[in-house]
Amino acid sequence: MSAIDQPDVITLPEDLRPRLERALAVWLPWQRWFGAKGRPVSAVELIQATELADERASGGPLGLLAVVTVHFADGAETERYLVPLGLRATLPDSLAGAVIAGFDGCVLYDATGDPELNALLLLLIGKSAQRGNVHFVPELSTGFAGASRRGLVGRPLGAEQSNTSVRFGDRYLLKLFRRATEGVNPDLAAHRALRRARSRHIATLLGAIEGELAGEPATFGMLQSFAANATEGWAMALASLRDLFAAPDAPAAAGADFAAEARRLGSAVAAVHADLARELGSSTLGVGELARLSQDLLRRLDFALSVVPDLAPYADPLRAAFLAVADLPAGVPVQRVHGDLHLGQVLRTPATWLVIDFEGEPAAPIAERIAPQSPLRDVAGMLRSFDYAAQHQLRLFTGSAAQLRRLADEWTRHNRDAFLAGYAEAAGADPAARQALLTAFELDKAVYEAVYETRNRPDWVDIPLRAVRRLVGQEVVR
Ligand SMILES: Nc1ncnc2c1ncn2[C@@H]1O[C@H](COP(=O)(O)OP(=O)(O)O)[C@@H](O)[C@H]1O
Ligand SMILES: O=P(O)(O)O[C@H]1O[C@H](CO)[C@@H](O[C@H]2O[C@H](CO)[C@@H](O)[C@H](O)[C@H]2O)[C@H](O)[C@H]1O
Repeated sequence: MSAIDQPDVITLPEDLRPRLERALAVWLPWQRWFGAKGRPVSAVELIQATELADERASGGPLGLLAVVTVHFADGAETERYLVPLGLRATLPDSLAGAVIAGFDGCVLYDATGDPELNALLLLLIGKSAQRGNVHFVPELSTGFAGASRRGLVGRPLGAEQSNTSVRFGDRYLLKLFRRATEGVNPDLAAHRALRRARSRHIATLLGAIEGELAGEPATFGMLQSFAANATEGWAMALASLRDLFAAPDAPAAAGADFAAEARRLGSAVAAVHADLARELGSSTLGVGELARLSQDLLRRLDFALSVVPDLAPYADPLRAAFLAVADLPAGVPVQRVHGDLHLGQVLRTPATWLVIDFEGEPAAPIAERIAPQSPLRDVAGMLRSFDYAAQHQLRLFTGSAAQLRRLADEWTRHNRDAFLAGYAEAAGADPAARQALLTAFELDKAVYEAVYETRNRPDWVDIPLRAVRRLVGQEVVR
């Protein structure tokens, strides 16, 4: 039985459903959060559509929290997405960009752009409401349930994202998880654990939208406090590099020294790791598990080689680095980690660094993302990100002189060292002491990035490829 026939779940007129599914099949592949870019969609099937009405409200748009299964022309595995939909008789001009299709007398549109439906989601969380099998759950003792939401307008963040985050003024951020997967979303699970640990390095968790998929719990949304006056680490790093390139002879005077921030960031990441380990446990890898980790890295490499032919010249040294992991001494500590840490996943508030988005690598299955891993994976992710920032900024300076290229590398080294020093200081152990593992994780990340860029931003693929060349010792010839 499809969920659309379940009690409490809206039953669409039979003739509307196939038209709605056809319209979504055309619209979905163009959305930034659609993960299967470039794979022709053969059909979209609506498997859940929960009506979002507030019993006291009348009139206004019809809101549906829909889950769809996407089928592909190549017969490959299907994917499921959460798609909040709105239906109105007429659409205000402000929603013109959200239109999905017109049906007799009504317009179907992407509800995440509709402040009225966004306000409804917030209201339902505040009321601990249940609609169909969807539960709107406020976090206890945060005061959110009783807080006034008057005058707050919810609009999606414009950023390029894997999910859709709706900002309500300077107060709240509601993240709607686009990939509908069975299991509690790792982002929500990590935020719950870090809230229990009273971490000062996360935005306060205020609530969640939890549903059900194939009889399993599923997370549709997560509500957090909005970090006002915060700047993304990525933007700060680029500003530092811009200043460095503008005054190459006096970088410190130009405000280009990011090292103090990088050091504080290292300490913040170490504190988050310590809290995650305390709340969710930790263990160590034995000989057999190290062999499995090595096999896993090799498997990911084989997959990447099939997607990125430009990795082929480095296949042998990459394999050697990943094989060497099997020979490391047993006792490598593992625990729940962030899983996709980079400068775009950290926010500098006036008071501290916050770590966001604990979802892990969007392409990996949930079980893999929450499996205990070495915290060095996160360290490696951030090290890669310093290199990314420098190389990206360098490319914005057309025809960059050798001096700038040297400065970019120095900036990277300097900030990587500062991050590692801050981490070591707070963790009481130096990540660089496990250099072979750290390098293997950096290589694995660069290989993942090569796939990610090939699929999403082909112009950027040179950045991870250059890193692979460097890390395997085949220096870049300039
Ligand atoms: N609590 C927050 N306060 C302010 N801005 C935030 C907060 N959480 C996320 N952001 C902003 O939203 C963007 C997307 O958030 P993120 O969790 O990374 O979503 P996605 O999973 O879609 O990548 C971030 O890059 C950041 O700029
Ligand atoms: O933030 P997401 O969970 O969507 O992460 C994915 O996209 C990232 C790109 O935004 C990608 O990160 C890569 O690019 C960053 C700069 O844009 C850079 O700082 C990172 O070091 C680099 O890995 C991430 O890998 C991907 O999972």
